[in-house]
Amino acid sequence: MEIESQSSMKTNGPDSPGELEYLSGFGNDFSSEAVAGALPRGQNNPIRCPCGLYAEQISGTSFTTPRKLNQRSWLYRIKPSVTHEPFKPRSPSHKRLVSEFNQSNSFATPTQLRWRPVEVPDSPTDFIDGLYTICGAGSSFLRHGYAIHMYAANKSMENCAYCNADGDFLIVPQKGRLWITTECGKLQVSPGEVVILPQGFRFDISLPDGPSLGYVAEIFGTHFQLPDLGPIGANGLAASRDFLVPTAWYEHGPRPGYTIVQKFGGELFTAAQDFSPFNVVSWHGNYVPYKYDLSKFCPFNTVLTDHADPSVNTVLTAPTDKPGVALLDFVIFPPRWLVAEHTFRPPYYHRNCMSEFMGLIYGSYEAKSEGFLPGGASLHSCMTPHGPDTKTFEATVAQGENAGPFRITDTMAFMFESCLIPRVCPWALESPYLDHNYYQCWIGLRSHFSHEETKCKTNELQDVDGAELEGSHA
Ligand SMILES: O=C(O)Cc1cc(O)ccc1O
Ligand SMILES: [Fe+2]
Repeated sequence: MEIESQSSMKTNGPDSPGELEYLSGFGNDFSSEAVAGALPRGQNNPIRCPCGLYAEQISGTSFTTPRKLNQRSWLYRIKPSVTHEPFKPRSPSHKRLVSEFNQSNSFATPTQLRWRPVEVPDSPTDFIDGLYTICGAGSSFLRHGYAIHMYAANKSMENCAYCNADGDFLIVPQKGRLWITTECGKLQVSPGEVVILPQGFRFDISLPDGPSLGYVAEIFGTHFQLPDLGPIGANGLAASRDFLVPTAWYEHGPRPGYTIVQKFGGELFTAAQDFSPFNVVSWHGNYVPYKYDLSKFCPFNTVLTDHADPSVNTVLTAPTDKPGVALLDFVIFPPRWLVAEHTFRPPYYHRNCMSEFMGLIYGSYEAKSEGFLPGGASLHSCMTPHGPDTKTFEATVAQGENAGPFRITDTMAFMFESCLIPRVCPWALESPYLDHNYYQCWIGLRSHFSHEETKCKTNELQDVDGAELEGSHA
């Protein structure tokens, strides 16, 4: 079977995924053509498009969404997406995907939860089958909520494309690269980078390194934005120009037995067609897939005292209608200098009205001396207390005032933080990777209280545990 790709007549873009070219910017009005002149000039849908292409719009916001939030793109393709057989429920179905969280499919729990990294599956599993929901809130049908998934895959998708009608995927690979073909072109995503595949775009994921593991946040009813910078000013955190968008790439020719797998309401449906959906020769618009390299992040933090709230490390935010209240913030804890004086530098002990799901891409995390491993995860829901484990607390206090400026290296943890309280899926709670002893990492925290304050030196921990006097001021 001959597949004609743009390589025979390209005007831009790569021949092989190793040399991908990208457009740069966040929220720009982009345009790209794989064949010179394939993009209609001056209008979106002429009677006859250049090269005999069909014009097709993909809307990521309602038609009447205010201009500054409106997202749509025009795709010029060899055949329109509608040319497929009817959708049918996929067989076998996928039982571990949830997009509407309620008592019938998930549990409420305030318990601190932590999972060890999962292993690569031993049977052939592509991204579609390897994706499973951990927790979430709200509903894809009601267009408000999110789901947090993880994936463990060991094989490339074959002769099929995935399309998520429910929401936008933010994929955080932890192990193994992802080579992603989308209707806008190709993206090559390595661990340490993240990729956003907005609602409705068809995509194919290949695994050039074999097995791949990672995390996925899915948001319903909104899209990611860059956070406001407030007093930080016009620069800092994630810069618009570091977001990379694919350039047009297409394939042309028969693809017998090709399947579109559509995630719709958390269920999978399939539709057969005899051609590739990656048949877009040119496109323009501001509704696009994109990737971002986390090492480009420009962190801001305290330069004198105290521990800043983690919002200072927000890469992307999916807003709710309430100012400053996120449906889902994507926050990272990257390598950086710690310089604060007479300050407990690791994360503080806290309870948060927001809920916090965390993952670790590589290295170790500053609040946990052990047990939170690359590929693992934790969940601290609304008002569930958490913070540094006993060893981290004791080591930090033992070091006392002697800690000079220190570069924290070899670490990339992240957090999905939401105002909606997640319900947890049964398979996540029954998972053999669930760490039932997680709570013990804090149990050893002893009382060091002394009411004779002048004797209480910060770097000399006094163990007054066991004293009947505890809590008594007599
Ligand atoms: O819980 C966590 O580890 C995430 C976190 C980090 C931090 O530096 C401050 C608050 C917070 O929730
Ligand atoms: Fe936290």
